[in-house]
Amino acid sequence: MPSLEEELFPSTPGKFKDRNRHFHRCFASTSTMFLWALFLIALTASYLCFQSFMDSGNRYFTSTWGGHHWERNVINSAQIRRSHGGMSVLVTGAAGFVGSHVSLALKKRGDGVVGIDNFNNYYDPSLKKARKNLLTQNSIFIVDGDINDSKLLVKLFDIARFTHVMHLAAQAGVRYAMENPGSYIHSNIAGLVSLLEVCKNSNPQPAIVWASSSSVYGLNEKVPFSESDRTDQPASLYAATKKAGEEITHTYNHIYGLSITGLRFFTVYGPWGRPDMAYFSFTRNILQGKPITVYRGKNRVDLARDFTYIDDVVKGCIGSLDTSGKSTGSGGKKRGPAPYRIFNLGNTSPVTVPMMVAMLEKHLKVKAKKNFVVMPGNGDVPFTHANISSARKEFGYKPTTDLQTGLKKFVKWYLSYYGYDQGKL
Ligand SMILES: O=C(O)[C@H]1O[C@H](OP(=O)(O)OP(=O)(O)OC[C@H]2O[C@@H](n3ccc(=O)[nH]c3=O)[C@H](O)[C@@H]2O)[C@H](O)[C@@H](O)[C@@H]1O
Repeated sequence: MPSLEEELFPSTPGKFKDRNRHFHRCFASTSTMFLWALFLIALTASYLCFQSFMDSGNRYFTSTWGGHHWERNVINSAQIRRSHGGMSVLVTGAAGFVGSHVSLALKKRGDGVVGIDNFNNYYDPSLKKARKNLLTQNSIFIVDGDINDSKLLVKLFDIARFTHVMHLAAQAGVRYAMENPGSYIHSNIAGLVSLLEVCKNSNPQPAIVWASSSSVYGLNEKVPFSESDRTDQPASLYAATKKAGEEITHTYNHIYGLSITGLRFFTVYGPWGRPDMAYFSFTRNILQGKPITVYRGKNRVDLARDFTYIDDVVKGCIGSLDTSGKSTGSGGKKRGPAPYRIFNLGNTSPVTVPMMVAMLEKHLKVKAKKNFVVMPGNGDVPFTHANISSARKEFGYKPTTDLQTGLKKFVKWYLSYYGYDQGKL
């Protein structure tokens, strides 16, 4: 019987020797290749490990939250300081326009307030920092973080037992949605779901009041807009994400027993406002002698908005929080039906954009250089007009500031904030 070796390598001894040498050479080169391969795999693995270490290390080192001092700040800020009916509120978007005003109003009456804001650069972050300073002076702590960071949210709910969430963090702006659609999905959809997930899991669950928008009425032509009107014709991605938010919050109310109130804001304006909005950018341009672009609808019809003053909206937000009713679930389990509400927070008296410009001219004592152009098809709607009877009935919402008065207050703030000599105007 031939041996295995002979079976493998039969024939003459000489040939066998040669083959044997060849076999050894082959084996040697195969094992060298094998060793090299092993070496390369080990090198790649250690590189990947190093990368992930650096990543987590970076996250750790650049993290702006966590630690004993940070936790103490959260706990202090969340503390209720009034004897009856106080609430502890997590305000998302607290360095934003509406968020900063609502936070101050809650703190003033003794409620606990913790803010969270990602300080993104959609508009001048220095204005957000200035609002934050104002809040800090009033003992309100703002966490620098994103609502998509679930770990951060879980941590916040771990250390402060929030009774309410005032959710105002969002990617705002109707026309910018065509430039940066992803940012609307990030904040208004993914961020909202991230927040709701943490809220539904927490124990006790907080009641949630959040900012929807008048833009959900889209191409609706029935006026004034009532909450029961159709909202299935959004004219912009912004509006579509707010409408999606209304459906998403409904799901969380239905499945998990979260108490939800959605507020449809109507073109909110006032001191500490948003520089991307027309009244604000018009003021800047008018003062700098630059032209402004005034959009017009078809057949030169003026566009109109139900401009709503910030103090009125703040009252609406607080009225909603006070009447929100409790969430019924805990730890992700529903225990019974919870309130699901939607309210218009408007002013009920629309004003055309040229009229708004005329008011600014009066307060600024400067004539605007107006360029009238046909409204581009980028998400705008021709007019908005709120029916507010539901909010009035539920929590006595009653706006008291007309546009003329509100813009006067805005201009006063603008001139002082940007250092204009008011005596010269
Ligand atoms: O009520 C709302 O739901 C929305 O109100 C505003 O949206 P918008 O009413 O479009 O407010 P502005 O951007 O300040 O525009 C006000 C009016 O000025 C007009 N406009 C705007 C910009 C411009 O350069 N020229 C101009 O004529 C617009 O067409 C609009 O009719 C906010 O920007 C949205 O975040 C908010 O959700």
